Amino acid sequence: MAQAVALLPEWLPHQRWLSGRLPVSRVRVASATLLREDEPRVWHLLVEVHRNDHSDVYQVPLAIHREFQPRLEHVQLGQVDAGHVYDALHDKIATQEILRHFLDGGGTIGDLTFHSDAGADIPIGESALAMPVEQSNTSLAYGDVALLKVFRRLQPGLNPDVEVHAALTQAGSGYIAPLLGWIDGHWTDTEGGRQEASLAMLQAYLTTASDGWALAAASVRDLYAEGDLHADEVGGDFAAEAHRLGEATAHVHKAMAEVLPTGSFGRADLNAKADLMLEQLDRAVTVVPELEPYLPALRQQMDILREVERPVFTQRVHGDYHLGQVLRTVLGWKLVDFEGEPARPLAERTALDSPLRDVAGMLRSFDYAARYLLITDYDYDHPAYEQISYRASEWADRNRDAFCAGYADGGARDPREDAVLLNAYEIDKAVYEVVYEARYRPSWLPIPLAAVERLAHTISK
Ligand SMILES: Nc1ncnc2c1ncn2[C@@H]1O[C@H](COP(=O)(O)OP(=O)(O)O)[C@@H](O)[C@H]1O
Ligand SMILES: O=P(O)(O)O[C@H]1O[C@H](CO)[C@@H](O[C@H]2O[C@H](CO)[C@@H](O)[C@H](O)[C@H]2O)[C@H](O)[C@H]1O
Repeated sequence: MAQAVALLPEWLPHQRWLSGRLPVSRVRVASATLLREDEPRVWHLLVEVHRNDHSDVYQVPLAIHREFQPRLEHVQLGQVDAGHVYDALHDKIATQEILRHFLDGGGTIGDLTFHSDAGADIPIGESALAMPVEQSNTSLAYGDVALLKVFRRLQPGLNPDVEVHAALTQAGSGYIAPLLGWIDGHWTDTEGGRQEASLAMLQAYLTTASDGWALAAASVRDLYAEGDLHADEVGGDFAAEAHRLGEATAHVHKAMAEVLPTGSFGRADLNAKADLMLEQLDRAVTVVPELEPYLPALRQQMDILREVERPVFTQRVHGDYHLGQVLRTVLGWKLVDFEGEPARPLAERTALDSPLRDVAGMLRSFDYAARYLLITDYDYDHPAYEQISYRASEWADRNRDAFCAGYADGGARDPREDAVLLNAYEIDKAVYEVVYEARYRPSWLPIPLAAVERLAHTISK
């Protein structure tokens, strides 16, 4: 096993889920559980990954096969005396083994504890396919029955995705994929202390689902193809879906407010919120200096928060709400991924906040959907650029409005009535996006940067 661990410093930086791009200086095994003794051997590892002056704990299950496995070549770490080492989450024997431990309500093996509802539909024997787009985690689809989301970077504590799914499943919400089970684990930190965290979440697989991003993108493609028609005139108009999505969002917010804690922001909290946003802005400028020219106007927008009059209602929120986090099924829209923004600390991700934070996230996403094709498919000097850019703004405005109207029809306050707060949350999200794009997708950076420029001057004092 030590030889397999020695392969990690070279392999880890190539994984999409490893946050940041710093080289790995050292890897320490914080927990090792032998999940399967037979061939192939499956080790479940929690490793402390050191880079520069900080370290994070990551979950890295490994499968060691005596023989080379051509179908796993793309997820091979290398070769050691015991055989060939692969990322176990792409190995069907290993993933079947993981699922087996959920049977009969779960149980403990080594440092891992499996939990499941006695009556849960666990598709034992079904092979798993890793979802094609790996983001911060690795999700495994077992047939079209269950989805196991394996959290890669661990922060001690209950993962909000598990917590919120458990609460909404118990409340019988029809707008999420019900929770079937979860895995907890523990490890030893550098000082010898015991740490615990959620390792994975098993939930119902939503069949017939298309994600909101793909659906919105298809609508925008239609619009671009018809450069002289308005967004409401093209066949693929998205406004009715945006409206339904607004309604679904309001229903989920109401359910969360019923079964999870709520509160309110008074004067002091709004000041603290403004301070936090300003701190994040200052940190963002050090990563993306292009933000510099907008700083004075942005700071002014954040400061307006201090003048918001009435107490602001707060509750648990989604925290990283965008079109890629909503799935359209034949039974309507479903919300996924209640983990919050992966780069933020757990305490911030579980803190009570205004539901407008999620509304702002989705409004930003309509802007992204409207514009990303302009970035990927057109040059600035393309003859149709100006015209299409104008149409893109119309599409974004139309769908942002439809979403807000749907949100109000879902029984919540119309977000447009809280323009000052909403604008501050949109700025905060756009600043987060600027950093996210600079790190992971630099060619998309112009989308949130243009939004920052617009939003900086939306509300005047
Ligand atoms: N219950 C589900 N059924 C079917 N597909 C799902 C389900 N949950 C998530 N997905 C799909 O998997 C993708 C990744 O899931 P998500 O929870 O957002 O993981 P990550 O945090 O790694 O982005 C989603 O965009 C969605 O397309
Ligand atoms: O889905 P994740 O939890 O990993 O969220 C992260 O990645 C998202 C990108 O996929 C990022 O979202 C940004 O890009 C989206 C289009 O790809 C767009 O719809 C969103 O509005 C935009 O914020 C998200 O911010 C990040 O946390």
